[in-house]
Amino acid sequence: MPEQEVNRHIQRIFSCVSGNRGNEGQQIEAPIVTSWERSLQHYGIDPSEPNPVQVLTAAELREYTRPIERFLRIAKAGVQFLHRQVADLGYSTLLCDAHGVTVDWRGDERFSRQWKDAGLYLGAVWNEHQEGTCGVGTALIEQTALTVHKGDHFRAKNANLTCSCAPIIGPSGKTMGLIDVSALHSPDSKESQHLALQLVMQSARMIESAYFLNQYEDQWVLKLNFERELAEVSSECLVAIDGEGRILAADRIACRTLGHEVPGGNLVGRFVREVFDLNFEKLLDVYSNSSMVLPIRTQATGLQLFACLRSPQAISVKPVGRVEPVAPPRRQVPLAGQPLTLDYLAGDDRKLQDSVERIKRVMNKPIPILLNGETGTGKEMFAQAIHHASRRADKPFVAVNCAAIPESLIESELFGYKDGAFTGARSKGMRGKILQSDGGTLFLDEIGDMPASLQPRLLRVLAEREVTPLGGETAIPVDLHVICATHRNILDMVASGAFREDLYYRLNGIAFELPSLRERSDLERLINDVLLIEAGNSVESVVIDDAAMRVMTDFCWPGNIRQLRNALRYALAVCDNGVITCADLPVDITVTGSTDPAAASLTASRRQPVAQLPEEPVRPPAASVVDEAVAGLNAMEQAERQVILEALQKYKWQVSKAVKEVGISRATMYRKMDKYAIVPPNKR
Ligand SMILES: Nc1ncnc2c1ncn2[C@@H]1O[C@H](COP(=O)(O)OP(=O)(O)OP(=O)(O)O)[C@@H](O)[C@H]1O
Repeated sequence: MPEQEVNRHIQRIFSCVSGNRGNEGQQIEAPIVTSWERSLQHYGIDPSEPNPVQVLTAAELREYTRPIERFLRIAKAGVQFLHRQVADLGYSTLLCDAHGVTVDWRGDERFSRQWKDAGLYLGAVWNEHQEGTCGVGTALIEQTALTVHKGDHFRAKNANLTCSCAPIIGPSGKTMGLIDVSALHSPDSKESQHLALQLVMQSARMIESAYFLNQYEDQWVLKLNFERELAEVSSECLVAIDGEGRILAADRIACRTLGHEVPGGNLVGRFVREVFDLNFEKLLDVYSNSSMVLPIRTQATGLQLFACLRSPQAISVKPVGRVEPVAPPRRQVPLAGQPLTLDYLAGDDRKLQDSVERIKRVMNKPIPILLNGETGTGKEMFAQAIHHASRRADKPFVAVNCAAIPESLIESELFGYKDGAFTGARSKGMRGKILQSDGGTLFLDEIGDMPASLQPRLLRVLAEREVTPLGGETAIPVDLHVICATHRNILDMVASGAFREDLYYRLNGIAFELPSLRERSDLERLINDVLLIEAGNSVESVVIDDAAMRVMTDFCWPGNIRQLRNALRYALAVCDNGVITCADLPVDITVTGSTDPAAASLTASRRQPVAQLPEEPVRPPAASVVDEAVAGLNAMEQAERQVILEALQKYKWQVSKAVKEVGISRATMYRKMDKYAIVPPNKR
């Protein structure tokens, strides 16, 4: 800059700071004037001093970058994004840390000498203490996005530059850094930089959001927008929520927009229900049933927003740059007979993993869980895994299959009966399944088969959390957590009147759909896992060859995991040398399921059915076990019949022992057997 211009520049600053702004001074923005005052009076910088900007050595720079590696990794994507947009316009793009040190830089390398001379380069330190008013330093002090254009700069040697900067604020409100675009030459008018500033602000916001999502990837994140149409693609503000529905963090815009909605202005530590017009369970519920955008309002002022919920770890900001491939750890599968864990059950199927994450968030809350899925998809396994993972793990898990118990017995099975409720009833009566599950988990399998006559009673138990056993008058309080399962479409049953709507809503606190094998994206992995379990985890000793694996991944598996497990049990038993081939698979799979040539060639030679290994018993349908002779008995009589029958079966039909168990005389026993059509096997 020629000396004359330098003098004019200095003159302008001095007269402005001394309060003598004149016409031109009126147009200088307030933050610039304040910064000039600081530069002159506070830091005592000489505006004519020509010293270049300090640039750190590589070793010094490393000291600055090491503690902020995560931020740098995430911000780098934002820097690249911004630079792509401005590179052709002659800008360089800088990422600075909270001290004004340039930790990342992009620019046209052909002009690197000029960039370096101007201090627009990696390692350059731009703070007000050293440089006086400058884009980076002033934006960091003022904590706002701004442009320092040409003569706004304090030092005359910087007065050719134009710098538009925006601070990047972390989830805790702390400044993490700043993003800047600077040019060596630009039009005189400051307005020419308006768009550059907007782009910089947008990029800063993008980095803030990416950092927030990364920081809280293990938590629920509520993404809010004022426009419904934009809610899915972008978020105005972000709120991280823990599994209890408590706000853990809110980003800068959320604090600004929602802070005044709560007393004291601090969102952190508040429950969702304190800020919005719905609670966390409702939010999860809506989220689990659809991925739609949810309209919500704030409690205090009724401000309308549109929310999307991101589940924990559903989205994580991918590290940018080279990432060393890491070999996946060998999967640990439970030993046969051991309870399967939720993480194991989630497998590698993204949808199931999301479901498991959501299950983990609600399993310790008084929210009934409904599991929906075809037969054999593992509903009971899931229910057990939820129980074992929950705070109730050391209390009983009690399963009731509503389809397998004769309708007339469900009542006493569930609710129990009081001692002396009927002649010969066991002296202590019987605690029904509901009371047996006190403090633990009650699993109602095939809930769709719950008789209509019992639905109101079950509803009452769920609502009032107390049970009155058959023949009893006093209600007994029960601490109940219910998980239900069904393969039916209960909503259809509600529509047809076969299932009570109010009971449906009581049971369906939150619903999870278990995918069929056909729908699982990790089928091959699952096949190997089930094989591992069946082979007692000795993975080295058995493998499935490619053709057999193709047959199995192509098969439609109507019986789902149960069928897969039986097929693998069979294959393990018949295979040679630890290799399962198509020839080792049960014939129903190779004949009906596959288009694979290896399997097809086999089918001709193996048309006759292959002897199957003992499989899990097929559950009898309810109708097949209901004895017509007892269909007319009332609930009490049904229960009495069951007690007598169980005692006789237990003692292999020795009446003398059974009567002691039941507590009735021999004569009464024969009378009851007659009345209840109980016939010993040797007399049938
Ligand atoms: N992920 C899994 N890995 C290995 N075995 C599994 C898995 N999930 C379920 N199983 C096994 O599959 C069989 C069927 O599981 P489960 O009884 O839980 O299914 P379900 O959906 O409740 O069936 P139904 O509707 O017929 O009652 C069981 O033997 C269970 O041990």
